[in-house]
Amino acid sequence: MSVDESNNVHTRLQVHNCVVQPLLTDLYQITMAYAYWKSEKTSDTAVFDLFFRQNPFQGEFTIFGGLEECLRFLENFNYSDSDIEYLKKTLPPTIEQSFFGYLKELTAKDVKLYAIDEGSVVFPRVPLIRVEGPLIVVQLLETTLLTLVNFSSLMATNAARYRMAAGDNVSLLEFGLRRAQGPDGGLSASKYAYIGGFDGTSNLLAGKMFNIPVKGTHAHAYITSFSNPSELKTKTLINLNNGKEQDLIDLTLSWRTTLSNLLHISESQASDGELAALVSFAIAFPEGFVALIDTYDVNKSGILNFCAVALALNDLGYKAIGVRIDSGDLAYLSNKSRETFVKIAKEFNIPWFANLTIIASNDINEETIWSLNDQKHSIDCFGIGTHLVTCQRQPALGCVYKLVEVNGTPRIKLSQDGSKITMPGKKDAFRLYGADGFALIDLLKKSVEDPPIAKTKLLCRHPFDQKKRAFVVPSEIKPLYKVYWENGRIMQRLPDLKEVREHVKESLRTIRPDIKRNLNPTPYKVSVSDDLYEFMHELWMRNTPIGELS
Ligand SMILES: Nc1ncnc2c1ncn2[C@@H]1O[C@H](COP(=O)(O)OP(=O)(O)OP(=O)(O)O)[C@@H](O)[C@H]1O
Ligand SMILES: O=P(O)(O)OC[C@H]1O[C@H](OP(=O)(O)OP(=O)(O)O)[C@H](O)[C@@H]1O
Ligand SMILES: O=C(O)c1cccnc1
Ligand SMILES: [Mg+2]
Repeated sequence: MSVDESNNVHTRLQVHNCVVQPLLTDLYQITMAYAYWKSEKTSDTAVFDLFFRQNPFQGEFTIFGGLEECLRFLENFNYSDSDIEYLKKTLPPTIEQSFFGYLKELTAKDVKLYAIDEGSVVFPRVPLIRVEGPLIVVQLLETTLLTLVNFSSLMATNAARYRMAAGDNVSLLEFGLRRAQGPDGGLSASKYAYIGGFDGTSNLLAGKMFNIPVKGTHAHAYITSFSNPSELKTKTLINLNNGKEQDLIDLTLSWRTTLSNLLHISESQASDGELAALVSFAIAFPEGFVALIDTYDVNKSGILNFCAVALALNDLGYKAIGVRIDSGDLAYLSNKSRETFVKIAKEFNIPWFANLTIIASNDINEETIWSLNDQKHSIDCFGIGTHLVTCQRQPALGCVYKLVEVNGTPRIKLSQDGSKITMPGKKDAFRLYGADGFALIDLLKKSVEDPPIAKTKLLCRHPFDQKKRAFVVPSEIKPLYKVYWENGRIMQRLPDLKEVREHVKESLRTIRPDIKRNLNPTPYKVSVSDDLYEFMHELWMRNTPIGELS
């Protein structure tokens, strides 16, 4: 199958977001386009770099997300008749009408886009995307490309950090839609949380659109809507051992009495409403029974009721899945629940009972997970919403889109803040690896330079600090850019979300643990070649006016 065919197969589930269209941009892009057009710059060409300057979440790494969406945007880049009508109404009446004819014909066919693979670990100042083409068109892409990359990368990075905190043996579910920054924020959060290492989402539309596993339990409302087992109209369940219908309430009540003695929990304190809710949920989902157990009191009610239902289900040949705890001290309550499960497993010789799943939720963030790990807990799965999807710890990644070349001439943007000075000209990026397989340093070179060669001594320089430089003999070198878009089409086979998720894991594996660590991580080095250093600083000097003292 060709690249085109594989990217267009209808079964691809990464559906294009219909809000992403050329007018999803800032007004100034169109006014600049008109001014460029008016000054007859339609044949000018330009190169822009899309990059960020600082890793989010006080970390030292970022995961690149959003590339496929950028490419889909380029595929569909074309102003519709109604867009043109709207612009005609909105822009000043002095605008010459033939500009709208020009705008109507624009597509991204003359644009060339280089990018790092989606899901790669990336670092500040290394452009994630390099866009070349007609100045007007590549300028018009700015805002949309930024909005597509910024949140996606932030979310994927956030999720990857939660995954690192939780370790590989705990499941992570994204529960954030209700708290997300609107519908698109919610959908993007589900998608990029999955890429970053979450195992599933509660968001059904994300499941449908992106083929992400959907998972869920039930809410407190379900539990509190019941008062008593006597109100249940459906009471029976088929016994898988003999095919007969059996009363699950009777069986559960009888188990509750037995367990009350074993666990020293008074039956009178346990909620009958909760019991009724759990029995009814078990009847509805006997093969997938998960119970929310903190509505009244985990220790005095929830655990007892859940275990009674789970044992009754077991009598009928069904294995319960587990519990969700959504308040209180999650370390203590999860350990208490596990102890109870182990005790029951031993007492009644039901080994799998010891391994029932314990899901914890309630305002969980990265710090909570680290703290729970320190305390020791028995949680198998975290359900995480608000902090994850709103990226509460840092709500934006500062990707920028900077002009670095016009008509083949490098451009530099100066700043009082040295680190904000742009790196001029067309550049290529390489990742250099040491003998241990870990990434050592990223290196930017002018595109006209020869690429670096493995096992050869290379001088890598800090882009702005003259004193900081090092010789590196890399064992392996990987060029970071591929041409992803040229001649109006996508040039690479695009991986599906699962493959991108795998790539995140792979890419993170090549980053040293001290760079990924949560507290005071070591910065990863991003360097420039000697040629690029000299070129940049010479241009910098040339463009900096000499002050006058009087
Ligand atoms: N063992 C623990 N260590 C650290 N943080 C925890 C632990 N257990 C729970 N938390 C966190 O502490 C916070 C407790 O939230 P809060 O004070 O609102 O209590 P709550 O249990 O939700 O109370 P409520 O019963 O009123 O809902 C949550 O953010 C939760 O993730
Ligand atoms: O806490 P988050 O990380 O955002 O995770 C999602 C939350 O959303 C749900 O409940 P919600 O608080 O909406 O209602 P509930 O009180 O019925 O649980 C769930 O029970 C979690 O607490
Ligand atoms: O399925 C759940 O338990 C769930 C879904 C969304 C939000 N909170 C919890
Ligand atoms: Mg809650």
